[in-house]
Formats: sequence, structure tokens, C-alpha cells
Amino acid sequence: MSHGWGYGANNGPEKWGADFPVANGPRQSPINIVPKEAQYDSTLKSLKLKYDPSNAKGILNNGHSFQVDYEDDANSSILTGGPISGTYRLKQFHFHWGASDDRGSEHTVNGIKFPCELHLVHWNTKYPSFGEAASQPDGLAVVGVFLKIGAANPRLQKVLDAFDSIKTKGKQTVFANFDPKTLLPGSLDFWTYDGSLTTPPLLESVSWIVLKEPISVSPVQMARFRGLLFTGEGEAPCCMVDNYRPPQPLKGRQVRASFK
Ligand SMILES: Cc1cc(C)[n+](CCc2c[nH]cn2)c(C)c1
Ligand SMILES: [Zn+2]
Repeated sequence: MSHGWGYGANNGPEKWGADFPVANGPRQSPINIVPKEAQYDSTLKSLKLKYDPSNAKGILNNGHSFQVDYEDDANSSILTGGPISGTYRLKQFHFHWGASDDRGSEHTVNGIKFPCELHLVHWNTKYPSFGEAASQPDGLAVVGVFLKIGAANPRLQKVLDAFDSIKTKGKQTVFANFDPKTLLPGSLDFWTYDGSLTTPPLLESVSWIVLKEPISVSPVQMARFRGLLFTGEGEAPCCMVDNYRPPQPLKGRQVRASFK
């Protein structure tokens, strides 16, 4: 696939295995979560997220999604507890969404798709860098949060307001003083399993922590996500929508629940 991966008919998830054979590996993500088949694990610790809003650096349209990047040169924005041991530093957060409200999430629950899914990406500080951690089986921890259609979510406003500055691929702008903890639901109950990045290079290095409780997003707010473009300035515009990988085979993995 010389023309680079994406989410289209010619370069989308069904084609990624040609350039990235791990696409058919034993611990690929996302997955369909079946709550009744998840095993409650009383040894799971509660999630601890401590974020310093001043670590927020910028917001970037990377041509696949948009991401908000964080300073990660100290243990000031970190994830501990849950299924992980040690300290993982926040690197970035981003979203996946659909062209319509009936799809867009990567993980599904009993086969149900949500219109959007937030990913908060953290890396294990036992490794010297994010890049190094990303190639290790315990290198990354991603917290996934479902968004479901409901009332407008004021916590999303600052992110949405930046979209006019990052409409096209490669555009970025300063994004300062933002605490991603404000994007989390009231409950930190979670499902967890061993998985992978959900875009190439699809590295099998992610401890997934998927929150049970969704946060809300309104149809108008979802329409603003869909106003972003996969394409760069001056190219024929292609709306940034359906930037999600469908669920992958569980291949015998156990999904654990932090709650009964
Ligand atoms: C080294 C690395 C490369 C990429 C594309 N990503 C993003 C892949 C991704 C998006 N959502 C889940 N995984 C991460 C998190 C790390
Ligand atoms: Zn993601």
C-alpha cells in the first residue's frame, strides 16, 4: 500500500495487513466487549489519573484524527493504578468518530457502536521514551471513553473551538491549560484487556482501560467533528469521518472488569 494507510476503500482497515502483518496478530484492538463474559477482578486497583493542565502543548490535525499533545518530560500528568504497575505518562489524547451518529467508536459493547470514542494515550516510564515504550508489550496504557448522543457537553467546547484552526491535515495550533480529567465520566469503572494500537503500526503494546460510563455529546457537537478534513489545504476536501477500526478477533483473551 504505497499510498499510505487511511480509512478509505483502498487504504482502510481491511488493507492494513499488507504493510502491517501484525494486523492479524494475537492481541489486536479494538474488540467487542461483552459485559456478561468479562470477569470481575477484585485485585484490580482503582484508576488514578493526575493531570497538570499546564502540560497541554498543542492541537494537531494529523490527517487521521486530531490530537492534543502534552509535555511528557516529567511525572506531572500520569496514570497509575487500574491494571497497570508503575507510572505511565500522558502523551496525547484524540478521538475516533463516524459519519453519522450510529457509528464511530472503535470498541463496541454487546455489538453496540457509539458515535465517538476518546483515547487518552500514556506510556510506561520504565522505558526511556514514548517511541521506545510503544514497541514493548507493557509499553502503553490507553484509557478509552465512549461518547453517546445527548445534551451538549460543555467540557468539549475548548477542543471544538480549536477546530477552525486545524481544519486540514498538518495544521496545528497552541492548546494551553487543559485538564483532560474534565472529559472523564463520574464513574471510573472499567473493562481492561491486552491489545494494540488501533492504527498502523498496530503495535501490540497497549493495556486497554475502557470506561463503562460514557460522556455526552450533542448532534451539533458531533457535526463539528465531521467538519474536519482528512485532506490538506489545497487538496480536494475529504471529510474526516469514520476514522475507526472495527472490532478484531479476541483470540482467547480475557476481558476483566473492575466492577461487579
Ligand atoms: C507510536 C504510536 C503511533 C500511533 C499511530 N499511535 C496512535 C494509534 C492509535 C490511535 N488510537 C489507538 N491507537 C500511538 C498511540 C502510538
Ligand atoms: Zn485512538
